[in-house]
Amino acid sequence: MQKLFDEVGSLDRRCYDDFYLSEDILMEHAAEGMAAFIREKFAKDAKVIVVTGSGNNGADGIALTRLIHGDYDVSLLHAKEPKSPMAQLQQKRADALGVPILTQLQPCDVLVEAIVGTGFQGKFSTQLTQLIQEMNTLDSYKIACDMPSPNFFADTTLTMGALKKSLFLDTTKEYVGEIHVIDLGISRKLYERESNWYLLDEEDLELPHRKQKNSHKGSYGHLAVLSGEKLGASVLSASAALRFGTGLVTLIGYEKEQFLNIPSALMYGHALPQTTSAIALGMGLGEEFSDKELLAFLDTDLPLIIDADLFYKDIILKLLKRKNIVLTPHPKEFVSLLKLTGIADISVETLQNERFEYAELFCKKYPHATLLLKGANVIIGQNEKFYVNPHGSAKLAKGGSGDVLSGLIGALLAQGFEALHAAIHASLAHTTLAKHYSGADFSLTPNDLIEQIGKL
Ligand SMILES: NC(=O)C1=CN([C@@H]2O[C@H](COP(=O)(O)OP(=O)(O)OC[C@H]3O[C@@H](n4cnc5c(N)ncnc54)[C@H](O)[C@@H]3O)[C@@H](O)[C@H]2O)[C@H](O)CC1
Ligand SMILES: [K+]
Repeated sequence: MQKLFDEVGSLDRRCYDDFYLSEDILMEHAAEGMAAFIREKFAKDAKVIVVTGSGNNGADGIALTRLIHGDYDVSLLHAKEPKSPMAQLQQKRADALGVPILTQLQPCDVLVEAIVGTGFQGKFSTQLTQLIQEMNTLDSYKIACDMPSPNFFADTTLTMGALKKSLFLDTTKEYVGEIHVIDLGISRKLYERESNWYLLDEEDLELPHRKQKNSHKGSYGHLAVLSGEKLGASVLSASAALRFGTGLVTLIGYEKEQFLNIPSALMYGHALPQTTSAIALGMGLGEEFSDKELLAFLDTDLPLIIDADLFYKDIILKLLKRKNIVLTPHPKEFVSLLKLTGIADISVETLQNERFEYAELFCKKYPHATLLLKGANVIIGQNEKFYVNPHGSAKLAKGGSGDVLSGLIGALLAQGFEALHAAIHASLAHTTLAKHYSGADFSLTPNDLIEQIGKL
């Protein structure tokens, strides 16, 4: 698990004020980190172009040219003239060493984008937008310094000091490529401060392995899945739960006929079994149950995983104050939930640009609930603790993937995982399943995901 930060300016200032470091020292390490990456990955004499802006992001880039000039065929291209004091100082140093300056892009092996970083504001001019477009067309290995400038597609982002949350918005996933953190003259552990936002690593996954020798099917929980108009959704969820270790899984519904063709390992019934240890509902629910019937089913303090259709029903408001409840909305469902709860009336686009902020607002109002906000980078939050799972891929963008995720969460709830941990480890399992799927990226189906569970 790695920490995420809204900003790192305060971390820099602490380096200056408390550790007697200087902006020049931090910048030298920033540039040296980029140089080390290039030295490791590219043979000497590779052609490198560093495109720089007017501020300290540009200064990082100019310092980089100084460090590799002489070993690499490196040139500078000023997208904007150096303006900040550090940029001008770095340029003076680069000039003294004779770093070549280009007036236009050329083919190259490595292209470093150091136009803007954390100081970007507003919008790029047409000229800069066109330059970025031209940079994207070059057949080069593309490195973003600290963070990509708008619309620059990086193969790797070398970010300074610590991970910024802005690198993990859904809207940036297309651009950042692989992200590496560069230390700035002290260990990252000492550079970073406390944070309530964390990035989940794949190694953090905990699986419901069975360690107890003397056990029986009742030892591993009993998940009840309320089945609605679209039975397939709850069957996917139930099948995933069974595969993910739940001892017993029962589909709950009225019409006996609809259950005649369900997988034989799944049970069905009209009422919650006595041994139920968690309930999953919402997937394909439709109007199968009246609110009164739903509330009767939910008149327990059992852990709940709530998905899909429930986010459009007022009844959700009665459930939000409960403990051990996991909500798994996708952006459109979360917009509905924000409106139902009176938190905000926003568009999906607004949410997608401010996912962190709205996740925090929701969890502040409902501190007992665990939110799993679906997306390219999943956000999981409970009260004041937040986690980002960046390991998902477009393979999962298919109907039924969410039903499988609900089953994975329900399985861990039924087996006694606390809601936040159930959401974290089910989400990591979900993205790991997709990653390990060996078929074509467009071919993954929910049943493939369920099949993959056995190989975790
Ligand atoms: N701990 C760290 O993260 C460190 C980061 N470093 C580098 O410093 C930059 C931040 O530098 P700063 O000067 O504050 O801002 P930028 O260079 O990112 O950009 C501001 C610069 O760009 C111009 N600008 C802003 N918006 C626009 C726009 N829409 N169009 C055109 N130009 C724009 C503005 O005029 C300024 O001149 C950080 O990203 C790191 O790369 C340190 O080097 C080490 C510590
Ligand atoms: K940049």
